Amino acid sequence: MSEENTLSDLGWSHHFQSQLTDEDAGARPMRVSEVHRSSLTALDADGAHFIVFSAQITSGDVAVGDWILVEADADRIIRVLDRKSHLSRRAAGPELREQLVAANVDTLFIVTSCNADFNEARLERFISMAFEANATPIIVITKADQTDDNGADYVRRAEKLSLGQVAIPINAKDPADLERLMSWCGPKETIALLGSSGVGKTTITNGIAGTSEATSDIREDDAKGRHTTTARSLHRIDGGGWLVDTPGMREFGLFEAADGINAVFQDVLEFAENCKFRDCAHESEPGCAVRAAIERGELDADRLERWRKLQREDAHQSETIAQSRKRGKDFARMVKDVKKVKHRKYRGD
Ligand SMILES: Nc1nc2c(ncn2[C@@H]2O[C@H](COP(=O)(O)OP(=O)(O)OP(=O)(O)O)[C@@H](O)[C@H]2O)c(=O)[nH]1
Ligand SMILES: [Zn+2]
Repeated sequence: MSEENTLSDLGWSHHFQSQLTDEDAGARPMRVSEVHRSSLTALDADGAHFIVFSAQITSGDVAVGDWILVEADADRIIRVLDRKSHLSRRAAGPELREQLVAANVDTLFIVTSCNADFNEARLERFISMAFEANATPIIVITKADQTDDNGADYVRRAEKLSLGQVAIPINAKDPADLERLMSWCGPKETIALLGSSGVGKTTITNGIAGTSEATSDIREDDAKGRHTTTARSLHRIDGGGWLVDTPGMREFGLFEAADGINAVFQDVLEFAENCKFRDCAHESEPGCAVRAAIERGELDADRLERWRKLQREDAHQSETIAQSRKRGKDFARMVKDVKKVKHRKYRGD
């Protein structure tokens, strides 16, 4: 199948084309389908290419879904093209570092079920992450077949979580229901699934990429010129689009998401604009428009609490990140100063 992929099939668009200059004549755009420690695999019209990282571009600089420019006559990366979106998480380890999880994802399917998994706070967090990443959040509510109203009540609750939020109830095991996700899965579209264990992500993946699962394995030549078959993190889906499915997607959490949180809680922020005090904490201050909205029944008191909690968490994390960056900078400055001193000594002034 890889032979049939044109760049356009792979999701190439004006956004990427417009980044090319005359100097890039002959360079080959490719889409990253797998990232390893010292190499990556990328697709273009010719199939899969195995590319070893250089000193300039390493595994931390690219994610599955990225578009890279590769030299005309050597499998060397020139640069990573600017992303339309990127999902990131906190890297493992004591340092608070950002780690890319996926790039150029258009739609993030946030999967939950018609049962105890359905949790407003968690969904608001996921929607914030999607907004922060610049991907469209669509809430997919599985196990609708296990309710009396085909999940209608859950849909109502989900759609209240963010302005214009779309929520789709499905039985993930029913192909006819999966059809309802297809408008986000068409050619050039890239999707990813996010949700807790057991909500049906694998069932959905098999349902929409099922027939392609075998064919999404790409043959590539190994060093001895033999064909080897490897599974990819970028799967072709039935609608013609692509699904990013990396292990990182499973543990992807909130990372510096203030803008995303603000986007989800736009309603609260709008009420807060009318508070008497600019720094109103919406506790017991006089003239608090947020509390007034709660009293009028226009805002859910629980939602205010959830907003506070998410904001606190994000603020705490951003602070820690700022501190560790400052420590890093201080260290870099110290190294530079030491070098200057050495340099001066060498010059003899
Ligand atoms: N009745 C019904 N069962 C479902 C539905 N979606 C998933 N299931 C079942 O729920 C179980 C868990 O589904 P999975 O697809 O494995 O869930 P997952 O999100 O991939 O779980 P992890 O792999 O642990 O992350 C399986 O037994 C599915 O058959 C649904 O819409 N309706
Ligand atoms: Zn207030």
